[in-house]
Amino acid sequence: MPARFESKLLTRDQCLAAVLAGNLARPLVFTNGVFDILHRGHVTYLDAAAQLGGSLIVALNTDASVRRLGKGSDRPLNALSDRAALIAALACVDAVTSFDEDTPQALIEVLRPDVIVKGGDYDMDALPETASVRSWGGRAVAIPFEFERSTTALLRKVRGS
Ligand SMILES: Nc1ncnc2c1ncn2[C@@H]1O[C@H](COP(=O)(O)OP(=O)(O)OP(=O)(O)O)[C@@H](O)[C@H]1O
Ligand SMILES: O=P(O)(O)O[C@@H]1O[C@H]([C@H](O)CO)[C@@H](O)[C@H](O)[C@@H]1O
Repeated sequence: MPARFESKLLTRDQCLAAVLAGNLARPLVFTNGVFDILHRGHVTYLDAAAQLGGSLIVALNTDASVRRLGKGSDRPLNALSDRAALIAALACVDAVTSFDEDTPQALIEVLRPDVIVKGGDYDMDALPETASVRSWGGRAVAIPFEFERSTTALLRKVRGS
């Protein structure tokens, strides 16, 4: 029997269909990122994001897209399918999809969420996707860090560097 969270893993087209069919409760919250090694900062932030609306979509960078972000030649450590499974297993997440571009802007313009969210390390006013969401009356929210954690710091610890 497949894990129950597998049903949250959606292609871009399936995600759009779910939105258009009203299968994801409004207000629709959207966030994106790499989520290479999941940590407490991530899960706390995702739960807070979910509380901003009726359902939460998380869009993950494909592996090729991560490689272009310059986080390191060995990143991502976890392939998209593994990163997606971990995110989908979280109770606060309703749908997981992916994008292959450098930014989520095109996907956001297709899905037209009510709220876009990033962690407090981002200045939302500086992001191109913020202008998009505001153009249809949505809002962009940065959630302040409650726990100072990062995948990069974890990797440094593991590698003793
Ligand atoms: N400690 C944290 N608390 C809250 N949100 C966080 C934290 N770390 C990252 N985020 C948010 O989680 C999302 C995914 O971030 P990301 O995958 O870059 O995590 P990271 O741990 O900073 O990774 P890396 O060290 O590889 O850059 C982003 O929206 C980011 O703002
Ligand atoms: O996990 P990260 O590094 O926070 O994810 C990136 O976020 C960028 C952000 O949305 C600013 O536009 C995005 O452009 C990038 O593709 C990663 O998802």
